[in-house]
Amino acid sequence: MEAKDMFGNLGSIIASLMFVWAMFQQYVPYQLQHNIEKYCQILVRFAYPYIQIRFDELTGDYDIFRSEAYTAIQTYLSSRSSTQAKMLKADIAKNSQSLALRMDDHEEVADEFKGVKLWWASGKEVSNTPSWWTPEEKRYYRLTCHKQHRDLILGPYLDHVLKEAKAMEVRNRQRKLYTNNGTTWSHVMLKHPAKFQTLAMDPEKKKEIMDDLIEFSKAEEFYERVGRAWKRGYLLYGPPGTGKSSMIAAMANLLSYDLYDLELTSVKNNTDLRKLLMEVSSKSIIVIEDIDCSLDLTGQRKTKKKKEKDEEEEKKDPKQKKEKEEKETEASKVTLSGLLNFIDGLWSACGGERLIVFTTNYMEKLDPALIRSGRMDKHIELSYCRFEAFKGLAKNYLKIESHPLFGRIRELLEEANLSPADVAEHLMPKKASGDPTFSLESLIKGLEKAKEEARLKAEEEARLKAKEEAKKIEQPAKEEAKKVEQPAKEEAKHEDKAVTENGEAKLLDARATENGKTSH
Ligand SMILES: Nc1ncnc2c1ncn2[C@@H]1O[C@H](COP(=O)(O)OP(=O)(O)OP(=O)(O)O)[C@@H](O)[C@H]1O
Repeated sequence: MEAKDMFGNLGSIIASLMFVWAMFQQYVPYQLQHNIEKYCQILVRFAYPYIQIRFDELTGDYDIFRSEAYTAIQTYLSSRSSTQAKMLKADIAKNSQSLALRMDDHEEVADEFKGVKLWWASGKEVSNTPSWWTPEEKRYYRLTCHKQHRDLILGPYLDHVLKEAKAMEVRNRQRKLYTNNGTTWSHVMLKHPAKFQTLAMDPEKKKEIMDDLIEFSKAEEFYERVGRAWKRGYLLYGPPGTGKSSMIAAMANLLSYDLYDLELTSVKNNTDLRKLLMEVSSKSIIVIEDIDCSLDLTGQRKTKKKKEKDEEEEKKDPKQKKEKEEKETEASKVTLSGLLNFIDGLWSACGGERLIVFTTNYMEKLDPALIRSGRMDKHIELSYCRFEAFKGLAKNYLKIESHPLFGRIRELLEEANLSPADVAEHLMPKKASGDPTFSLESLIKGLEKAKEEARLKAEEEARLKAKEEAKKIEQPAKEEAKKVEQPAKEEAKHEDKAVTENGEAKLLDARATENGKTSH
């Protein structure tokens, strides 16, 4: 049959159907029409092997709220839409950094879950009763799947859609850096470029930390099972410029967490500290930098000596003692117990997954209660730059993995203590940029200088120590000599006195004799 004849036949069939439909509508009574339609639908539904679920964009009694389920499905379908749908809609994403794509109305995309195929279609209908508070067009998504998979789709699949959408939102969201002014948090967008890949440190240690973080972020079920709050404490310690702050930014970038930089000195008391904690969202890192300087936390626990001294002072002058105490309380408003409560009290369990990170340059200054396991679970030492860390910096800064000067640098790095920040400074692009030799020579000079300074310092320290030792030896000898000298002096003094007294008595006798002679 030719195409021309085929179209001719199709045309006459359609014309006949339309004629029958027009007759049906015109001559069949309305009630009967309605019943026929109803039973036809039931018949079709009975024979139709699929189920459909519709998710409307607007919900609520007056259709004024945007449905969370609709938004989640839109997010979930965005990646599938971009690869499957023919008609797409594009808009700027919430983070204003990328384009968000979604399928246009009346498009369909397929999905698969545990081997079961299903289809999502987007649609819209025009409202019959438009009002000023509802839009004229109402959008929806329709999910279609086979009847036999009803339980799988209504349960695990829809859970999976919501979870995946949430995870996608977290991945795509613009992360924030919060800081507190008293009891309120304010934020800016977090745009720190530090990543674990750019962090110069021992590769094995780096991997261990990254694995630990990733494991933590996936361990919701574990924490639930063992009955622990889903949080983990990290203590980063080491000299200045060794990358403590950079590591915190890298942690936030790795896990896509928000950062809460807590300024303890501006918190009035423990109640305010708790209030701040309650406002921290899930998937976040709470940071207290330089914890040893933030507060006199060690001073909160009195040592035995201090206690005795305080009691003595109180006996002497109770009023002055009280004034002194008041002053101390004013200066260190948040107490150690308040901070411990902040880390692992009941309140700390509210709000979901969180990391708490402390940094310090002086680990030994911290109260052991603050850093015990369970509070600070992982202690990470960031130290001076050694050769493995240097190689990472050279790769990042100079794009080289080997160089004839590496041998000398390796030797010097074992002998001199230079922080990664100092090493990086030598590797920064300079006038002679493009020539790594220039930067490496500059580093060698820096290392030699540091080595020389360390040598001089060690010598000076040794000299002072020797002086101190000599003093220690001299002191008892002097005291001993003093002990021997003292009685001898006393004796001499005594003798002198006796001689003088004897002389004076003789003189008096002579005068008396003289006087006697004269009177006669
Ligand atoms: N391990 C490192 N890897 C790469 N860069 C580093 C490293 N350590 C320091 N730097 C560089 O040095 C600069 C200062 O580092 P950072 O502020 O992270 O050090 P810090 O240990 O937090 O110092 P401080 O104790 O003084 O706060 C950063 O800009 C970073 O680029």
